[in-house]
Order: sequence, then structure tokens, then C-alpha cells
Amino acid sequence: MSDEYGQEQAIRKLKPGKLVIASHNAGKVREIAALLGPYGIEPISAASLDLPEPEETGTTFIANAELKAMQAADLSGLPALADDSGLCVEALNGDPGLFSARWAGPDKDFGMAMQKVWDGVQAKGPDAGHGAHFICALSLAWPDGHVEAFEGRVDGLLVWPPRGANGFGYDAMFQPLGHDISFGEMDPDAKHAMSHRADAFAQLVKAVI
Ligand SMILES: O=c1nc[nH]c2c1ncn2[C@H]1C[C@H](O)[C@@H](COP(=O)(O)OP(=O)(O)OP(=O)(O)O)O1
Ligand SMILES: [Mg+2]
Repeated sequence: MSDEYGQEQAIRKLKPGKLVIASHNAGKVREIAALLGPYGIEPISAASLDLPEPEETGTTFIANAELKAMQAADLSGLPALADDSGLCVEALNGDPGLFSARWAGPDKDFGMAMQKVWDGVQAKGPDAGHGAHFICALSLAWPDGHVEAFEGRVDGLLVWPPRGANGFGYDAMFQPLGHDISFGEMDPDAKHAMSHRADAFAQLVKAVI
């Protein structure tokens, strides 16, 4: 069956043109716009369209990415890409995980959230490891409800105190494996070459671009 884009449903491709970035996080919007740069796709932020920020009621990263993408596609009438991501700390049984944004509170205070993560690991005692990973689920939704999802991951270690002012969220306390600087100290291009978001994005490009 062909859709309005003239593509088969199962391999529907994203055509050059407008794509809503269904995120209210400026750091993510910046990274996704950079990743889309080479593909002739014009990113439009959810904020610029005044789209509401939906409640993230899903119990997985993919479920939350899908609900954000589907709402934005439905309301805008354009394809929409959403990202649901988080920091999973081994010593904290995967927390803050799905709740990574919520740990920063209504003021989005990631200094406080990073302190809470570090205090939580310290409370586990001197033998607690510092292993952690970021997960990024990307969901691409069309106005007719067609949706696809991709999940990426990057492994690393927590570092303390936080280092570097690049990036956003928990970047300053996360050092990817095989590197001796944090995401907060890294050039954006270097982060884009190895991050959980880059991993998910590479899968998306392979499938739909
Ligand atoms: O590369 C990253 N570097 C550092 N921190 C990160 C990263 N990726 C996700 N994170 C943390 C912070 C973010 O706030 C939370 C995701 O929560 P999440 O609900 O997916 O995003 P959000 O509420 O900030 O924006 P929105 O839902 O509008 O896309 O995980
Ligand atoms: Mg969110």
C-alpha cells in the first residue's frame, strides 16, 4: 500500500522538507538539528509552533518518545521526531532513568540533579561502582499515525565534581568509555560522533532517510 508520500508503508522514507522536533529541551533540539544538518531536512521546534508539552506517562523510553512524536505530528500535520532519553546509573538500579528530567525539578536544576545522583551513589558505600549509561529513544511519527522508533546507548563512568560547560543535563558528570574528558568538556561534534543520540540517529538514518 502506498501512502500520501508515495512510499510503501513498511519502508516509508522521510522526504526533504519540514520536520517538527517534538522536544521542549533546547539542548536536544540543538543536537538533533545538528545531526539532521546533512540531510536537507528543515527542523522546526515544538516551541516555535506553540505545541504543548505532553505528560510522559509511558513506562519505557520508546513509549514516551512515541507519545511525544505522535501528539506533535497530529497537532502540526507534519512528520515529527521526538527523543526520550535519560541517564541510567548501575549503582542506583538504573535511576534516574525515565525520570532523568523530573529529578531536576520544575526549575530544571541539573546541578541539583547531578548532586542527587552522586549522593545516591556515595550512599551505596565505597564499593559502589561508577558505571552508567545514557539511553536515547527516537520516535518518528507521521500525521496519519504511522510511527517508528530507534534506541541508542552509550556506556561510561560517572565523574565528580562535574566538569565542563558544553552540552546539557547530566553531561558534566558523564565520561564515555575510552575517553578521559566528560561530555560537558567535549566539542559538540565529538559528542555527536559517539553519543546515545548519535547511535539512535544512525539507525534512524539507515531506516528512513
Ligand atoms: O545527551 C544528554 N546529555 C545529558 N543529559 C541528557 C542527555 N540526554 C538526556 N539527558 C537527560 C537530561 C534530560 O532532561 C533528560 C531527558 O528527559 P526527557 O523527558 O527525554 O527530555 P526533556 O523533558 O528534557 O525534554 P522533552 O521531553 O521535551 O524532549 O535526560
Ligand atoms: Mg520530557
